[in-house]
Amino acid sequence: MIRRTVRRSTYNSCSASAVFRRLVPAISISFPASLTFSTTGAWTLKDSTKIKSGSNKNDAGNRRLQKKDKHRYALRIGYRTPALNDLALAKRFFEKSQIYHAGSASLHDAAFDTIIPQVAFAGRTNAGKSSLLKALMPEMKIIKPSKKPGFTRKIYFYGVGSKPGRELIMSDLPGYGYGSTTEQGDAILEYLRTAANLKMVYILMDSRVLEMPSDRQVIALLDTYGIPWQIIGTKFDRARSTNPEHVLDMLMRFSKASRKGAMGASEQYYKDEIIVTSDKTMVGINELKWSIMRHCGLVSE
Ligand SMILES: Nc1nc2c(ncn2[C@@H]2O[C@H](COP(=O)(O)OP(=O)(O)OP(=O)(O)O)[C@@H](O)[C@H]2O)c(=O)[nH]1
Ligand SMILES: [Mg+2]
Repeated sequence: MIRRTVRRSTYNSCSASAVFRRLVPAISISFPASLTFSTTGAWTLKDSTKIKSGSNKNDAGNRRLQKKDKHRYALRIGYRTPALNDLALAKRFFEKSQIYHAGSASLHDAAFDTIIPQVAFAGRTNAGKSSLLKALMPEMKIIKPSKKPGFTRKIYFYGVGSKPGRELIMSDLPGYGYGSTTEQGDAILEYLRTAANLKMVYILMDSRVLEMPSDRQVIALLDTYGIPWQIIGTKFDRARSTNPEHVLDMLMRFSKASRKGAMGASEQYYKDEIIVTSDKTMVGINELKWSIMRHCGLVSE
């Protein structure tokens, strides 16, 4: 069970909103008032879906994994590279765990505490956030990708795992930039600043377009608030280069340049990870599963 208590944000929404709007004029975030929680303080769980176990086909699964993941779709600095067994473990965790829609955050109730570690999926509208979450949890029918920019208008929370200490939460945020609203931007920022146990914000970037000024501005804002972030390339099946190394290199260069200002003297402890993904070919999905589990402390670094 996910325990959850709602707390009102204590930050000064006027000044933070103003900063957010100044840095990212087109970003907006809105959360229609539909966050559902029970009065007992527990999440109201919806669409609870027990994922079918993969039975005893692990060997065949591992062989398929080996074949599919013969290319590396991730580039890491300071993190260990997962072995094929690690990727298989991450794949199994997502397949065998209970997966559920844990709630949707309204504009005014986006801030929350949970004892469960969580990661957030952020990025420009149309970057592929909802699609990537769907690729991680194909059984989650509530996840609706759309070619219309700005389609996701609330924060959606999804839980994975059923045992205490072996569970995590992922949030699908409305996009920033074209098609978003100021209200959405404010609410996303409030959520990111106040969410308890937020371990990582994945900034999704379309592999065809790579970075845009709004990505830089959002990253600068996250740095200002000390919120950890890392970049994920999406839609790799449509990338100009068919070589994942090229896309990884370009994204890593952007990531390094973005971190430069914030790192300062702590450069010696610099850690980074870039993963390229596609919901069509499913490349990078197991790498991402591993990354999520690692950030949530479910597997060792
Ligand atoms: N070819 C390809 N298309 C993708 C991929 N991921 C997403 N798309 C397409 O990109 C479009 C946008 O996807 P979404 O997942 O809805 O994007 P989003 O970031 O959630 O967008 P907002 O909710 O508007 O912020 C859809 O038409 C998807 O089918 C991918 O890996 N490959
Ligand atoms: Mg979406």
